[in-house]
Amino acid sequence: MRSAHRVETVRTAERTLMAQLPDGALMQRAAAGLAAACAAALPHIYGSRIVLLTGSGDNGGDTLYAGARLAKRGAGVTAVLLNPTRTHPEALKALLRAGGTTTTPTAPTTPSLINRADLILDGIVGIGGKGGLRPEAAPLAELAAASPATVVSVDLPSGIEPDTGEVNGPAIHADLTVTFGTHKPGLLIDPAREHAGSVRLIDIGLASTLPATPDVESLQHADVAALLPHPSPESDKYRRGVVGIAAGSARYPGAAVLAVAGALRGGAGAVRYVGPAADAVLTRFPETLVSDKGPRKAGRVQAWVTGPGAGDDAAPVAEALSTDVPVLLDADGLRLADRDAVRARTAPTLMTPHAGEAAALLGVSREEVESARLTAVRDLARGYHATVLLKGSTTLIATPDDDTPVRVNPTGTPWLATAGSGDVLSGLAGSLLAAGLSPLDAASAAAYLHGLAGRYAAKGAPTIAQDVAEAIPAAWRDITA
Ligand SMILES: NC(=O)C1=CN([C@@H]2O[C@H](COP(=O)(O)OP(=O)(O)OC[C@H]3O[C@@H](n4cnc5c(N)ncnc54)[C@H](O)[C@@H]3O)[C@@H](O)[C@H]2O)[C@@H](O)CC1
Ligand SMILES: Nc1ncnc2c1ncn2[C@@H]1O[C@H](COP(=O)(O)OP(=O)(O)O)[C@@H](O)[C@H]1O
Ligand SMILES: [K+]
Repeated sequence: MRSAHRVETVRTAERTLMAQLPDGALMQRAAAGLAAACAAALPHIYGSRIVLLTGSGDNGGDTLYAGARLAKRGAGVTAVLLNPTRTHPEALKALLRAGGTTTTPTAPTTPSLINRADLILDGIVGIGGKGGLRPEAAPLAELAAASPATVVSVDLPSGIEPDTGEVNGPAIHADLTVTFGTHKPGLLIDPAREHAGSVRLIDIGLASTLPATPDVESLQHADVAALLPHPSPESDKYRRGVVGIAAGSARYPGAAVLAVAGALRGGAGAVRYVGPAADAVLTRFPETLVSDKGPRKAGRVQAWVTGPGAGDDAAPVAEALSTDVPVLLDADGLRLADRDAVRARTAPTLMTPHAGEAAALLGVSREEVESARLTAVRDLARGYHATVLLKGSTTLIATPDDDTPVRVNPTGTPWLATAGSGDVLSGLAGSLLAAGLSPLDAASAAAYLHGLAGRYAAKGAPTIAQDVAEAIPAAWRDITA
């Protein structure tokens, strides 16, 4: 499990830990880890040209101490001081003692210094930052972006919002971010995640004082393996779970086929289909149990998936919602569902909107959702009393309970942005719901498998939704191997 904590939580944990340690010990741990990561990013340290973009807080302090360590090993280190009179005094002394030099952002030589650097450390601002980079710092981000140097951000890319992943103005684009103690939510959530490059966590001993429950978490293979259902010797198809798919329409039969394709590979023992696309479903998947009744009368089902390709037919959506089993609402179903009916359900509901659908439900623009995903997913979960999986470049899953960490899916590929791949995901997640997983676990395991299957299907080239569904077993095998 990869965990991320909000700034306020990090600060409290740091205060507690600092009280147990000699002065400056934490900063030295951070600087040592940072210097080692920088050394690993360079072909050689001796003779390398390193530029430190240095703000006036402790983030600048970490950067100067790391610079001092690298200068002692023979690198040529220059600190560009954003605020020379308010720079961390001891860290600055350490750099100067090690042979480093300083300059200012407006010095005529600064652009060429940055352009000729091998490595740029971004120590402008860390968890103390709010809003995009200030006007005096913004030009440094532009110079760093234009330089061929490797850019390493200290703790986080300066200018991003650490708690939300929002980017409200100019911000550094890093190749590598070296973060301390715990991940910050913004390092995992787009658009900020995209600014962070690869992320390396340095242990500074903070785990001992951080709360056990993070604000945001990201499952890894072993976590997902522990969630996926395994048939026991006693299993039969009903015990493994039957997932019902009430989807598709005469106009969009393909959505039903693709949802069934995902569901058949999701671990349920059987897939039941109701709706106008039965012929198309059976032709492609003779394994499907087809019923000509609605969801309430179709036979035993442990979870319903409704909405993909539903068009304008609200009846099956309403009927599925009126059952007392978990319901996954996707695509047209999100629009057709009555909010009060969703809120009134006693069995769980899982909603799986993409940003456009989420925007319509929230009455905001798509851009607003994409720029503030964490807020959007939490607002929807609270507003509908449902678990919500918000799809897109960062897929997030939130429950209505604010104290449950939001999950960020770490797998996936932009090649998944292909028609019908969301239908595969809804079938897959519905199948896991039917197998007995909670909505949070079903959604996160499904997103994880789907993202991995997307990568396997694409292998760097365009793929189609059917291929994603077909790659699910390979992803499942790899996760559980
Ligand atoms: N507190 C601790 O125990 C530790 C803190 N560490 C470092 O300390 C950092 C936090 O230090 P601080 O609390 O001093 O805060 P920061 O250094 O993150 O930021 C504060 C400074 O940045 C300036 N600033 C704020 N917003 C800005 C913006 N949008 N554009 C440009 N400048 C801006 C402020 O004027 C202020 O001087 C962490 O990110 C981490 O790098 C590490 O040394 C590990 C230990
Ligand atoms: N830029 C992206 N990076 C990674 N995954 C993406 C990206 N864009 C979309 N996806 C994924 O692709 C799938 C598309 O689903 P959706 O938008 O519902 O498509 P459809 O309705 O055509 O099935 C989702 O799983 C989503 O998370
Ligand atoms: K930084």
